[in-house]
Parts: sequence; C-alpha cells; structure tokens
Amino acid sequence: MTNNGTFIVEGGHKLSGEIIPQGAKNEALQIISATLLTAEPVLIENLPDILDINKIIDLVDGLGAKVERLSRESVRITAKDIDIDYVLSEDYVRDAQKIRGSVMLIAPLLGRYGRASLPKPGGDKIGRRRLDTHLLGLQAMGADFQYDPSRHIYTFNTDGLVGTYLHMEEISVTGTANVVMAAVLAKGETTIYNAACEPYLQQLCKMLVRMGAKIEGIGSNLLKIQGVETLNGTEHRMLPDMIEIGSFIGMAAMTGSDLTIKDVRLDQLGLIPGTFQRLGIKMNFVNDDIHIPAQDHYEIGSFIEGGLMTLYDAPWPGFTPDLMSIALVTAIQARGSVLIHQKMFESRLFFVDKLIDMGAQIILCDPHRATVIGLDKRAPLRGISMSSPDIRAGVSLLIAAMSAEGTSRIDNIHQIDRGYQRIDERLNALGASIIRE
Ligand SMILES: CC(=O)N[C@H]1[C@@H](OP(=O)(O)OP(=O)(O)OC[C@H]2O[C@@H](n3ccc(=O)[nH]c3=O)[C@H](O)[C@@H]2O)O[C@H](CO)[C@@H](O)[C@@H]1O
Ligand SMILES: C=C(OP(=O)(O)O)C(=O)O
Repeated sequence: MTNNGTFIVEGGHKLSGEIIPQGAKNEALQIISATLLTAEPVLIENLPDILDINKIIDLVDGLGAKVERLSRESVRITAKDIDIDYVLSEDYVRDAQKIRGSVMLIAPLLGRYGRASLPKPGGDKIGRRRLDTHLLGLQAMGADFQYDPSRHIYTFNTDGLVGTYLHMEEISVTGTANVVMAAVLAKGETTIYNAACEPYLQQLCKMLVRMGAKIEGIGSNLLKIQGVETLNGTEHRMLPDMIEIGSFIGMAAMTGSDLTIKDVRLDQLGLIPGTFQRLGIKMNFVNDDIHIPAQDHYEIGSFIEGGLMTLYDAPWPGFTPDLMSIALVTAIQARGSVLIHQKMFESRLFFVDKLIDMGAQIILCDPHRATVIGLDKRAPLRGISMSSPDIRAGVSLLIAAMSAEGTSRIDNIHQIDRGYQRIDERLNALGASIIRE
C-alpha cells in the first residue's frame, strides 16, 4: 500500500441506479470558516465527509472552538473561547498548508481578535494561485501583513478593521469570501465591486445575514456591507456539490450508463447541464433529478454558425474551471471534436498524457488548450497505471479507467479523497469495480 492510496479499477462495467450528490466541498470551506465569526453555536448540515473538510474542522477545533460531530454529515461548532496563539503552532502551520480553504480563516480571526497568521495555503497544484485579492483587500480595510519567506508564513495585525470601497483586481472566490467576512464585523460600510457571486458565496452571504450581518447585492458583483458589533449563531445546510454532479454526468456518458442524480438543485447549476448537452449528452430533468439515459453514442454540437465547439471556463456565472478536466475526458468518446480552453489555471491539463497513453486522441496545444478528437466509441481506451495529479484530474482518470478495456491502477488517490466522499463505495454500489488498496 502506498501512503497516498491506490485504486485498482476494472473497466467496462456499466453503472445503473440513483446517486445522491454529497454536500458541496467549496461551500463547506467557507461556511466552517465563518463559524469563527460568532461566539454562539452554528449547526451545519449536509457536510461532505472528505479529507479537506475534516482538515478545516480540525483547524477550527485546534483553535479552541467546541466541535460536536452530531453525525457524519452534521456538526455543531461553537467558537466561544479561541486560543489565537494556536495559529503560531507547528500543528496549525502543518495542517493549514494542506488545504486552500484555510486562507479563509484569516478574516474571521482578524475581525474578532485583531491578529491572524497563515502559512502559504495548499490545495491543488494547478498553476500559480496568488493571494493578492485577499491581501490587498484586507490591507485596504486596515490590516497590516508581513511575509516571512524562510517559513512561508503571513502574519496579520489590525487595530480594528474599517469599511472601505474595494474594486477587486480579479473575481476571486476565496478572496471575496475573506473580504466579506472581514467586512461584516468592520466599522462602517464596505463596498466590494468585481466580487465573486457563485452560489457558494451567495450561501455564505445568506448565512451571515441570518447571523445578523447587513449585506446588500447578494448574487451580484457589487456587494454593500454595513459592519455590525457582533453576530449570532445560526443553522446552515450545504447545497449539493455541483462539481460532483458534473463529474457524474461525464461518468455516465463515458461508461454508457443509465444514471439518475438525485436532488441536484437544478436552479443552482448554471451552465453545467447545458455544457454537457453541448457535448451531445442527453439528459432528462425530472423534478429536481437529472436522469442520464444509457447512450451508445453522443455527438458534440457545433456553434450556430458552424464553428468548432470550444469550451472555456470563466468566473461564475460562466462555466466553472473545476469541471474542465471532466468535460475533456467526456469528449474522448464523443463523435466530433472540441477545443478545451482552460483559461484560469495554467497547469491543469498536463494529465492528458495519461489519457493519450490510454488511446485517446488529444492534442495538447499549449498549457491552456487541448483539442479532443472524439473516438465515437469505435475503439475503447486501454487500462494503464497512472497517478492522480489533482482532485479533478484524478476523477477524470477514474472516469477514463471505468470506461476502459482492462484494468487500471490509479495511485495518489488521496487527491480524489480530498473532494469526493467514499467514491469507490458509492460507485461500486451502482455496478463499478473499484478496489481501494
Ligand atoms: C476552496 C475553493 O473554493 N477553491 C475554488 C476557488 O479557488 P480560489 O478562490 O483559490 O480561486 P480564485 O477564484 O481566486 O481564482 C482562481 C484562478 O483563476 C484566476 N482568475 C480568476 C478570475 C479571473 O477573472 N481570471 C483569472 O485568471 C486567478 O488568478 C486564479 O489563478 O475558486 C476557483 C475558481 O472557481 C476554483 O477552481 C477552486 O476550486
Ligand atoms: C481546485 C480545487 O480545490 P482547491 O481550491 O481546494 O485546491 C477544486 O475543488 O477543484
């Protein structure tokens, strides 16, 4: 057994049945961070039981919050007595640098205790992931920060955060969440222009409003926030994970499966279903479920004037970058060709090497663009040994392996476990053959 785990995947099994998506990973990271904004209990439901979420809960626990695990999917957090010096400990530094979401602990700690500290956060190694929107936003609100290059640690101090006008340089999801959490307890009014407005950020804002925050413009790129003295406790339920839903759509198409994805909150999925329909995948929307019927073939559409289909990512309400790898792998067995243009991250497409080894027809044009020439199921992919480089590429390789002829070995599956809850057990229950070693 390797430290980071292995899946042995026997390809060629069709799935059938129903699957319930887990609660949203990237929403949960924001929501758990926000529990530090109040001394009162916050009950959180529909949490995914995955590595990244359990890690941020450990961080909050280490900071002294009372963490009551009510079930695998719910937790009550009461951040009454926080030991702010814990941010300087070896344990905090080690754990915080494992996940990207830890960056959102800065604002609540600064707002309530006037200081915070953070090692360079981890998360997927998918290109440069700068923190300017976070740092410049917090600085404009009255926080000083220093960076210690020898330990890779940022420290923050403030005599009190003060509301201001912020035109953010770029639309950053975690950057907006951090500044929103700083603004709710700051003195006066904060305006955030060019704010991220994806459903998870809307969920955070709605939760903060239930806690007593004053936020206008939720769902838009212009947020106006009046600071308040204190916030109270609340209850919050996570949306279904839209990236998991998109992953299941691609998986159903590649494996020719008949799959129903339950309770997807279709109203919150934006361009996701339509983008997979552009790849030719048929789906039926029944109440709040997505049913993907078994399809022997699916054909990539073309643009109205006849141009080659191009899929590209953009900040919400555009198509999420986290589903670009899934869209790419799904196109391998489509009829027709598509250009996949991953604009936001610069190192997320290199996993196509493995897909090419498996028999896919893909031209990696440059670090941001790959053209997929669909095989139209005329030839199956071949099982091989590979390693999962990041969470979404990991699942894309799993989808490829499930559709392939023969057996594949996928190492480093802790990358998959970071974001997908017991994926092997859940897929095996539908007919897959995945052994965890
Ligand atoms: C924990 C968490 O919630 N992680 C998500 C969050 O990361 P995160 O919040 O770290 O990502 P950001 O939204 O800050 O930006 C992502 C990347 O896109 C670039 N960028 C951003 C905006 C823009 O207009 N142009 C541009 O090129 C940024 O420079 C950065 O490299 O949002 C990303 C973008 O949806 C997702 O991939 C991550 O899964
Ligand atoms: C990139 C992702 O996660 P993180 O930001 O936590 O690395 C992701 O969820 O696809």
